[in-house]
Amino acid sequence: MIIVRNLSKTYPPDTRVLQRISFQADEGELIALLGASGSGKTTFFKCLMLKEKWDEGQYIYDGKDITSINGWEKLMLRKQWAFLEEKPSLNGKKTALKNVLSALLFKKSWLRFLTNTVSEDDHLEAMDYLDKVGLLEKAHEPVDKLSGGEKQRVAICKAMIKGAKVIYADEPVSGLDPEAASRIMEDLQMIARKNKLVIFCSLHQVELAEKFGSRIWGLSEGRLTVDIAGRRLTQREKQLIF
Ligand SMILES: Nc1ncnc2c1ncn2[C@@H]1O[C@H](COP(=O)(O)OP(=O)(O)OP(=O)(O)O)[C@@H](O)[C@H]1O
Repeated sequence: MIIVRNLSKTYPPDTRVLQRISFQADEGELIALLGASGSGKTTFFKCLMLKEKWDEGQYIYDGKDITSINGWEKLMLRKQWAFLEEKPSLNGKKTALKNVLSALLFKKSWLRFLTNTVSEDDHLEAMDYLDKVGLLEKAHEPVDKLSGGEKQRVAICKAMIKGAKVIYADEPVSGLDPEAASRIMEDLQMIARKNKLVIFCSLHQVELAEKFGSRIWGLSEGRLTVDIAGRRLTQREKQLIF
């Protein structure tokens, strides 16, 4: 689904951040990206989301070469991609349900989004999505009152509603306790498999990558030094990353 060849990126004047990265990512995969702070994980995601320009490389998405597409084509493609941040941007005053509903209306029609016209079907659909991520009982809680993990699940719900085919999750579990972090990772793994999405997830915790990643990538000083199927990393592989 995604093929990248020799992607390199330099921040002016001469900070070489990504160096000749090549990979193929297929649907259903949860790719756990490990790397020390400053290794280039966020920049890598930004390049793949076409939010940062890169110096060289070829980018093929869904069989189409998108290396040099125009602004309009980029805009259309970005609709198929979602970005999960460490701290999801949600409306804290509104309930989980209302946050999810606004994403649903936005997807269906601009007019309904602006006029906030919610039908009974929309309501049921939004509740279904909340159920999928185990948040049915918190549907009527204001988001500000939800835990970090629950907020992250609302954000995942919105990405699913958007119909995202690719999700970039930049350290989605940092700051969460181990149980909440595992739950989010489990959700991401299940969503990738069930909905045939590609999910890229940057992490600092090796154990989470080993347990939940269908693949593990290691980024070190801008180079992809490890690319293996999800399993326990050897000592040598860890040294290649950290
Ligand atoms: N806009 C920018 N201009 C110049 N240099 C940048 C810019 N953004 C990032 N960098 C540099 O690029 C390198 C990689 O940064 P990046 O944020 O991609 O790393 P990271 O692996 O995501 O780090 P962390 O785990 O700490 O979030 C760092 O040396 C950083 O200082």
